[in-house]
Amino acid sequence: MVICNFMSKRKSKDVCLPIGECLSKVHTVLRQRIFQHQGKRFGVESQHKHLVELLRRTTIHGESNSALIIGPRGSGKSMLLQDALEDLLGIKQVKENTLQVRLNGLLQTNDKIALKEITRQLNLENVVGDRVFGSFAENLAFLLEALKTGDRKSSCPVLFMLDEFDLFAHHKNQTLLYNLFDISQSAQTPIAVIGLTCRLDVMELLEKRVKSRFSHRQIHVLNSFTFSQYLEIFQDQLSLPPAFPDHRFAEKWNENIKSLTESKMVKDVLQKQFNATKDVRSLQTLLHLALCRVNVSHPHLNPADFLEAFRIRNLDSKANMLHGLSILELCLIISMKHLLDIYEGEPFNFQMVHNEFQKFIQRKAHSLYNFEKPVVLKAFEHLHQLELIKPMEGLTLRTQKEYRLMKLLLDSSQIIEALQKYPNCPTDVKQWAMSSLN
Ligand SMILES: Nc1ncnc2c1ncn2[C@@H]1O[C@H](COP(=O)(O)OP(=O)(O)OP(=O)(O)O)[C@@H](O)[C@H]1O
Repeated sequence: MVICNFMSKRKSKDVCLPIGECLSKVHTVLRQRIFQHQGKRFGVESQHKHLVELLRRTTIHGESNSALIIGPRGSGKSMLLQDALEDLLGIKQVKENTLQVRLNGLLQTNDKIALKEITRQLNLENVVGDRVFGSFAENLAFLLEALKTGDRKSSCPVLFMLDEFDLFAHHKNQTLLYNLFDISQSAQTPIAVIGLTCRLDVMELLEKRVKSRFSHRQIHVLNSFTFSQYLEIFQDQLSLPPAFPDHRFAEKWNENIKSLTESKMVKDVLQKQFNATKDVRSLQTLLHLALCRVNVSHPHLNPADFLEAFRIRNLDSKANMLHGLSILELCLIISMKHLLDIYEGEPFNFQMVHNEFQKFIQRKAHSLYNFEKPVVLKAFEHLHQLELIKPMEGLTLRTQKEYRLMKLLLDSSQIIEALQKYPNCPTDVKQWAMSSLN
């Protein structure tokens, strides 16, 4: 028996899959991790403990509770809740007894829809039937009553999870929130109301009577990683698990990931990303872009993949748009750039841009760019449509088009960079753009 076990272990370790199959498994495993919260959690242990304890009190001891998980986008609020639930659902009593209701402020846009959804998720559509209720509270109380299996102690605990919690505060009279918090305060069915939000000022949104029924428990998640933790997350997200079928491939892959973590080029890219934003979701997007470059002819990630991923992620869409402009439009942009240099960033109008452009044409003494004024105005309006320029706020629309003050939404480095890449850009236009003027 022991020998048999040993043999089967060896066998599973020695599986050698064709490279194509291995890579398709790599993509599956890593994408699942990236998109379905299947990685390790970092830096939120105390919050995790707090939440598990809170939910345990409801699910095991029948105590009602309410709490808010607050943190910026992508900071792991959903992950925290999901992990805490998974921990608790490992307990048999909780798994068999607890009911979950998940609502999202983006989907349940008013309390009527929310109540319908609660009824659906609690499988109480048949119980409610065609019954007509006098008020929202009566309806919700009826739903919770229906869950009681006898005396109060044996009621099923219900976990209400409200994603985008702040949006529920915009519902008329905050009836849903009021009733949920009200039940969580009284000795009725044990419920836990957990709200997830990225608004730090969420408490300000609650009406007085709702606020007074909330427990004021707040769990904050902030992306307060150090760079070395960030590198750890990088390595963790990309490493293959021990259960990967082709053990030898997984070992090689993981060794490569480890060496990437130490590579200067990768570290530089990650440092730039870290400086811009520490949130794990942005890191995951970067990793996913790099991962997309892995294929049979390029089976292992290399530092250049991350460089390219970073470049794609940070593509300047405005500068990109410049490549598609006509020469006339490009000339207008250059005129604006010069005007900005002359008047130190002051706004300009079409007439000024046109004059600047005329000066260039006269200097060059050729008619190649000699367009009629209405044509130039059309080009100017097109730049406005593309949002490369923007009218100054607070000005009335009554001002004549040619004299309306505008702002340029590009800086000179973007213009110069775009000019370098502009296909077949005439040399005199380029020189004109570079000249620091007049
Ligand atoms: N501390 C962390 N450790 C490991 N992974 C994390 C951490 N924080 C976030 N993540 C990962 O980042 C991704 C986004 O997290 P999550 O969806 O939980 O964020 P969220 O705060 O709920 O975002 P939103 O406000 O948009 O709903 C998930 O894949 C999650 O696994």
